[in-house]
Amino acid sequence: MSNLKRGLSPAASPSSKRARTSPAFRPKKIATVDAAAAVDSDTPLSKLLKVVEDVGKKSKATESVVYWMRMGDLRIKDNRALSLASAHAKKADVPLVVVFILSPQCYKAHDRAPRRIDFTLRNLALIKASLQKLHIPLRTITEPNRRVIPHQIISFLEHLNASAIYANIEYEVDELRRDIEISKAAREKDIDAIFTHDKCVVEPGVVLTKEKRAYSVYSPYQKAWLKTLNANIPHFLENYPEPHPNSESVHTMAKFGALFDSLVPESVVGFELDPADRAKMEQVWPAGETAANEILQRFLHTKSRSSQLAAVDPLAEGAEDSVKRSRISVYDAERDRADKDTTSRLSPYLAAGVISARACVRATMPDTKNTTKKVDGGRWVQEVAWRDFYVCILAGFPRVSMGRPFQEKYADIVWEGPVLEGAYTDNQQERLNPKAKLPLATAESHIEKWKTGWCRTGYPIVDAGMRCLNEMGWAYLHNRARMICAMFLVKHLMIDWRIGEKYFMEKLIDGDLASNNGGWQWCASTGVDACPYFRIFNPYSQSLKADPTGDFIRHFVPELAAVRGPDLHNPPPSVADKLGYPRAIVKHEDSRDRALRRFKNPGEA
Ligand SMILES: Cc1cc2nc3c(=O)[nH]c(=O)nc-3n(C[C@H](O)[C@H](O)[C@H](O)COP(=O)(O)OP(=O)(O)OC[C@H]3O[C@@H](n4cnc5c(N)ncnc54)[C@H](O)[C@@H]3O)c2cc1C
Repeated sequence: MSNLKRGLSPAASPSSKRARTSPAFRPKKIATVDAAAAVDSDTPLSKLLKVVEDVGKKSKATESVVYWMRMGDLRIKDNRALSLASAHAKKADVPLVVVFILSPQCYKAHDRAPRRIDFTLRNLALIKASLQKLHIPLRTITEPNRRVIPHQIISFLEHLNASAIYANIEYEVDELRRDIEISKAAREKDIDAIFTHDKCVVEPGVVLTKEKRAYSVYSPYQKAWLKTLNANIPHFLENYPEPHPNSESVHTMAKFGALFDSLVPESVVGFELDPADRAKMEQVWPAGETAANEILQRFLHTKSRSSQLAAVDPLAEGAEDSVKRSRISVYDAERDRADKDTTSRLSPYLAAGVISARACVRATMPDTKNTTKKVDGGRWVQEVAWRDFYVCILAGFPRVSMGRPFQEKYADIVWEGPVLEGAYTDNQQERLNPKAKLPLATAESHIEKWKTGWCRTGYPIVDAGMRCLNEMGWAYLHNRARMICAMFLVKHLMIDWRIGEKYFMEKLIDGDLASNNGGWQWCASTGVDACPYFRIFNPYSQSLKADPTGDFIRHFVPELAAVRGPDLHNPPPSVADKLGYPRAIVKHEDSRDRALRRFKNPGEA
């Protein structure tokens, strides 16, 4: 990246050269049972929290305080770590500096969608401009080798003679381990590394069972979550103040002035969008906190519209105000409809932290200052609680992010299709599907063809959903359609849920490991509080409920644009043949029998 060489550059990392020339980076995805159990028994989050227990007690002379912005907290308002860093800098009367590390390897390891990376960069550019007005520099660093990020950060802090670095916690295993390493290295240099919870309304580790474990069933979790929240609203829904401006003189200070020259790149190598797609994404998912807040306000105060079906401007004119028929007021009854904007469509903004989950809950309350008022726990707030729930699962049972099913008894289910060599440990690969083990290149091209097939299954609701994600669509999918597609892939086609999970992450603009893994494991019946394995929906009947007008299917499956009535959801072979639409690739009843057999007898085909 051109900006690597601009302005202040931390000392070159020892192995970054090696990383650039190393062979393709292929992180392994499935841990062994023992490795996963070991991580669950002493979680990286609890280790990090122990390491940082005694920070903030030093009084080192300082020239600056640093806030490390991450992919999940792209905002200035109500940002806990940023707010705390700013207060620290003000008290010490030193400049606040913001740093953002772009890591293509992390993006690859997490299967990030190019559209998600583009969304990140668009938001960062706006943040940089806003911080500039406060005389706060935002320095972006592109680091090709993720292993050296701790070294990069420490040398950056040393260069700025910073006494403290603040960041909001990322709950993924690799990121927690990285932060543990940074905490230890920072301590050796007498620098405080302060990691704060910010992603959830109620952070992991607070809502626990009687046995002091994370809940693995949603209903009791949600009740306890609401009770905990309502018992201390000022704490859980605190609106963290925006950062104080730096003194204007920071621009002329040798160490800091050059930081303002650091540019937010237009793209990250390997995650570029073509210009037309970028323009479309700019329109459909406008960047910035103002846009996020307006989208929230639309959801709270205006009616849903069938014109808002797909890749359109969420803030397009014509929204009609209504108290009784606003989207949130009728959310309980209408949220499963994929044929209009019945839900908030805030997930990309929540996943990227462009808006805080706290702000979303606060907005549902008439007056947060009046502590006698409670969060009502209506259906929409319960969905925000689902998001917290899955973060707690990831933090409390990190095995789920190591390619393991939450319910180990289903680890040996035989899935169909090719197995991507290098994505699994050897014994797991054998167990998944010994006959289908293919050389990497063949498997990858096979999987590519296979994925194309997922848009032509002959089940219109599935094809519409899968097309909604890809180039034709808008990198987003309505929750009910996500469930129908994921269930179809895992139960009807017996696709390994990990392959589906990866595919969604590679496409979604709201891709989030905790929610995506939770959603896939729920559909695959392998997860926490999952759908029972014998609940195998008929996609046709699901289609009638999710898309009663048929507009969703007609939009994404143009082959069927002229079809009306029930044929749209279940085209008879003669209709399909005439319109060039594929016949159903599997029979519901046959697939159902196969899935039941395999779930009853894990390990048998
Ligand atoms: C297979 C599968 C994969 C999924 N992958 C993701 C993902 O990568 N990222 C993601 O943010 N969500 C994911 N979800 C959850 C859900 O589909 C989306 O959050 C939702 O569709 C977003 O639309 P919205 O913002 O209009 O939601 P709304 O209905 O307006 O809900 C408000 C917010 O609550 C949260 N939420 C709602 N439903 C869920 C849920 N079931 N689980 C967790 N949080 C929820 C989201 O943050 C959402 O923005 C997945 C669900 C499934 C079934």
